[in-house]
Amino acid sequence: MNKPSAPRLALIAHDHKKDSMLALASEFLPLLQACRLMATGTTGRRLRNELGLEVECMLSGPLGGDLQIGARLAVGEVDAVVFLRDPMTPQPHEPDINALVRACDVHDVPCATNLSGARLLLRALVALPTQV
Ligand SMILES: O=C(CO)COP(=O)(O)O
Repeated sequence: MNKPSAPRLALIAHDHKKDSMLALASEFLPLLQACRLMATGTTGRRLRNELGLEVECMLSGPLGGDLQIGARLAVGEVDAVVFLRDPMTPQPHEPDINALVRACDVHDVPCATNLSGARLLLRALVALPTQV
C-alpha cells in the first residue's frame, strides 16, 4: 500500500449494517480507493471481495477487531472511523465497541456511527485538497 499522505480510515459494520456499508463504500469508491483502509475482519473481507478495495483486515469484531483498531487509533494511526453500529441487536463484545468509540472521543478522532453521519464525514474527506 503506497499512499503515504492519504487519510487512514477505519470501516466497521455490524452484521445487519454490512449491506449499508457496502452501498456506502460503492457511493464513495474513488475516495476510498485513495484512502488507507483498515476494517474489522468480516467487514473488510466483504469490502475487498465485493468492491476490490485494498483493506487491512483486523480480527473479526467479536474476536477483538474493534480493540485492534482502537489500539491503532490510540497511537495516532487512524484519522477517521465509520462504524455502522446495529442499535437493535445486543452484541457479545459490547465492551469492545464502547472502548473503540470512547477511544475516538479521548483522541478526538471523527467517528460516524450511522449512515447520515458517515456521508457527512466522507464528503468532508472528499473536499480535502489532498484528496482524489
Ligand atoms: O462486530 C463488529 C464490530 O463491533 C464487526 O466485526 P466484523 O466486521 O468482523 O463482522
